[in-house]
Amino acid sequence: MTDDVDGHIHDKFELQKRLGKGAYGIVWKAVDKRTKEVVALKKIFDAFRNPTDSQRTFREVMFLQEFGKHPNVIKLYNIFRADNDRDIYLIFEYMEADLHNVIKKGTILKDVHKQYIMCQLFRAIRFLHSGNVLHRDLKPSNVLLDADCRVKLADFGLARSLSSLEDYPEGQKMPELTEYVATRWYRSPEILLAAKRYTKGVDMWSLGCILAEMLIGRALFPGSSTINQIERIMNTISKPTRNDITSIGSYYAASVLEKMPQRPRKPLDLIIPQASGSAVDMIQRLLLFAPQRRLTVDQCLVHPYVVQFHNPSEEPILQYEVNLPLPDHIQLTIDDYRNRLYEMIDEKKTRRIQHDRIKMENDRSRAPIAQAECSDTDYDTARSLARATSVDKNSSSLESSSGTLRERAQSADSRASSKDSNANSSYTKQNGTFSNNSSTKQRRRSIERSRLFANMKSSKILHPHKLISNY
Ligand SMILES: Nc1ncnc2c1ncn2[C@@H]1O[C@H](COP(=O)(O)OP(=O)(O)OP(=O)(O)O)[C@@H](O)[C@H]1O
Repeated sequence: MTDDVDGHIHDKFELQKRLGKGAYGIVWKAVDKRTKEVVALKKIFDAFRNPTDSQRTFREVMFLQEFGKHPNVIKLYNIFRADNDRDIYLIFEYMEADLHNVIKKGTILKDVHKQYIMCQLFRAIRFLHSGNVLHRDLKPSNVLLDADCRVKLADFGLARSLSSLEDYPEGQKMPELTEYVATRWYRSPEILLAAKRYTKGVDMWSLGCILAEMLIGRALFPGSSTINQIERIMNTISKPTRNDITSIGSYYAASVLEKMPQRPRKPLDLIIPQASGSAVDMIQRLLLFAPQRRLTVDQCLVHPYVVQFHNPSEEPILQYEVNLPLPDHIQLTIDDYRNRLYEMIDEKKTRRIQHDRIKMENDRSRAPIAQAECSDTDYDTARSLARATSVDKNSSSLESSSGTLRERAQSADSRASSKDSNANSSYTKQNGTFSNNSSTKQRRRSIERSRLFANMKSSKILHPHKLISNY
């Protein structure tokens, strides 16, 4: 991996500092020289090294485009080709920190932050799962945070549409399972035990591990090998029944688990003695051996641990299944993926040129102030689109979810006193906006809510920027 960045990227962006390095690329904080906006620039190295990496790059971009509409998913602003046709550059909205680093600092997150982070993660995963897509690589370093404790989920390189997994011919092992490279510590038992199929439960497991990590300040199951990972899990979670074990559809599960050395159990409430009952309860219900018995994301959102932040109008879903524009259950050639991505970049450029032309024509008849507000990069377009997604006066919008924690607290307080605030928003493909379908689902109110917001008035959360300035 080299830190070098192509000249045409240097022409557009001023690189300020390296933010992180993952298995596939390096991420920098950068400034768009034209708009002066701070962005995150990710260079994916050898994005098209082989068909598997090419498919991963393709999926990452496609899923980001689809899910970036959600306020808790990172927005991909732009894509650039590299001169060598092997790397690729992605331009994202910038976030101040990732959860892994925040947890490592130890004292930044208070209980209310942890609850708010989990609630936002559930919202993001609800959105993905409603489109029948699994993230498959949920871990603290893929959870980005800003100073207001807002969460944006990142890294969609391993995301998969469930229907494409279901399409795989019966009796044949899905290639993805052998290529599954998600970080071991957050992998569910069915993945570790090589189940033939898996479900949304894999993400729910990882969410349980993330919550536990926030509470104890270190990874819950830091396994050193697959077997060690399974051992650590089995020593802590509730003992699965025989049915639970057979339900995951793994040839090896029963024999691996039987041969496992018997060690003294260390249950969750001993590992996290300082956590509240509702936090431990949520982890216990997420870290169940049988995926079908784990909490679903909808159940999580009304769980006592996060219910004070639950607000159906800020929890949109997709009304359609997300499928990629290329068949996902067959691996195509490197060129298929690269060409499709390049076509997309070219389409974006064409759209930008058309946008410029329309703008120039409109400018002739516009007042100077309107001209000043009109911008022409995809980045600006993406931002103004997000603004334009505001919907009718009763429903949620992308913008409405971006208030500070203080605003959220205030609006939640006022909503709590309003009887008809139980709308359920969804995203429709036709008009590309979030809308209220006025589901009559009763909004849960908790006695904790008023106490929580009363406490918040005297806590650091009223100065949310402090969250990261300590960091
Ligand atoms: N938009 C962003 N704003 C700020 N920091 C970011 C952003 N995106 C990524 N990062 C930082 O860069 C790190 C690596 O990013 P990312 O997970 O996308 O890379 P990757 O190579 O796909 O990683 P992995 O090895 O986890 O698959 C993140 O953990 C985070 O610290």
